[in-house]
Formats: sequence, structure tokens, C-alpha cells
Amino acid sequence: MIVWEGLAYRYARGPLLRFPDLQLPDGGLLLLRGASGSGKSTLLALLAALLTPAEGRLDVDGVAVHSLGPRERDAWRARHVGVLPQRLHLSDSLSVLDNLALVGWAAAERSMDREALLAALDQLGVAEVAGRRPHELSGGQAQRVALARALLRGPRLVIADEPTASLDDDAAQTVLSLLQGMTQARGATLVVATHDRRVMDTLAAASPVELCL
Ligand SMILES: Nc1ncnc2c1ncn2[C@@H]1O[C@H](COP(=O)(O)OP(=O)(O)OP(=O)(O)O)[C@@H](O)[C@H]1O
Repeated sequence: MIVWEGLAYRYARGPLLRFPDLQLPDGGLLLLRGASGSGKSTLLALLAALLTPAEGRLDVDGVAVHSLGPRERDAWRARHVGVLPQRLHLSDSLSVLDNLALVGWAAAERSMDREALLAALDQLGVAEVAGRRPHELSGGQAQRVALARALLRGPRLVIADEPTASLDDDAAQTVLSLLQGMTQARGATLVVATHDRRVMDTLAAASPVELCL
């Protein structure tokens, strides 16, 4: 269960951004909508403990995330949250496979079994690009690699920021069904921020909770 209450954040010299309270059950789907600048990415960053709220509380599966210290937050995120960011942050100096292996380093596990990494890519239909550099991928392939990375450690919470931006209709459809199908199969909670009509239409069938900022 994810619960937040009185959540607010302030950028330096910015106004206080306040977010409506919400409770989201395990395995739930939240569609986060709102105009550009309304605070969608900020709320996602708060949910991933990338930002610390100025006010309010955020509980994820009984963990008071708002009160974790910086190190605990990093460890908590690495174990429990899969992030599909707006900018994919794949390193062009590393192969696709080594980009995935970095997740193990981030979680202080040092090395990850390369067979497991290949299997993760294979599940998303992109095993053949394992040896390529990210700049050699199509937008849809890069998004699927980023999704494989986000799901690698079996997160309980998956956060996707505009996952279909810059994808054509076919690639958007593929990424959305993989994103939803794979999080659902794992019983993970999925939070998607978007202003893409295609995302709302596709995910409507899953009866999401909708929050408009
Ligand atoms: N680093 C920052 N410093 C100061 N203000 C910021 C910073 N990042 C975002 N903001 C401001 O905070 C508000 C919320 O921004 P945020 O990026 O969360 O909105 P958004 O709904 O995700 O927008 P978009 O749909 O365009 O990505 C905006 O007014 C934005 O200008």
C-alpha cells in the first residue's frame, strides 16, 4: 500500500507545490495527469525518494519514506523502486548489457549474473541489442532497454515519466503493453505520469486510479 498525506515540495525560490492525498493498493495503477509544469515529475521524484518533501508523509509498504536519511533512501530506492525516467540516462560509453550491469553496482551487489541480464533483455524482446551502444538503438528499443533496467531487481513500485514521449504509435503501444503486463505479472504498483492521450486510452482498460494535478 502506498499512502501520502499533506505532501508538498518547494524548489529553491519556487512556490510550495502541494499534492492531493492518495492511497494506492498493492498492484494498483495510478495515472498521473496535469498540464506541463503542474508538478508530475516532482511528485514522481518524491515517490522515488529522489527528493525530500518539505511537508507531509509518504508511506510505501509500511516504510516512512519521507523520514529516511540520504543513504537509507538510496538503498531503499535501489531495492524497491524501478524508475523509467523521461530522459533514459543510458550511458553511451557502455554496451546495453553493461548499462544493465550498473544496476547491480548501484545496489552495492557489485556483479550481476550476465545470463540474468540477457534474460531480462530477452523478456522485452531486445536481447539482440545487448552488445550495442545505446545511441545505436531506436527510440522504442532504448525505451525497452530502460524498462528492462527498471524491472531488473523486482521492484514493488514502478514509476514511469512520460514513457511514450517521442515514440511512434506502434512503439508506444509495445512499450505500454510491456510496461503494464510486466508490472502486473509481478504484482508491482505502477505509477505513470503522462499527457499523452494514447497512454490514457490504452491504460483505461485497466481501470487506473487517476490523479490530475
Ligand atoms: N530544479 C528546479 N528548480 C526550480 N523550479 C523547478 C525545478 N524543476 C521544476 N521546477 C518547477 O516546478 C514546477 C513543477 O515542475 P515539474 O517538472 O514537476 O512539472 P511537470 O508537470 O512534470 O511538467 P512537464 O509535463 O512539462 O514535464 C514547475 O513550475 C517547474 O518550473
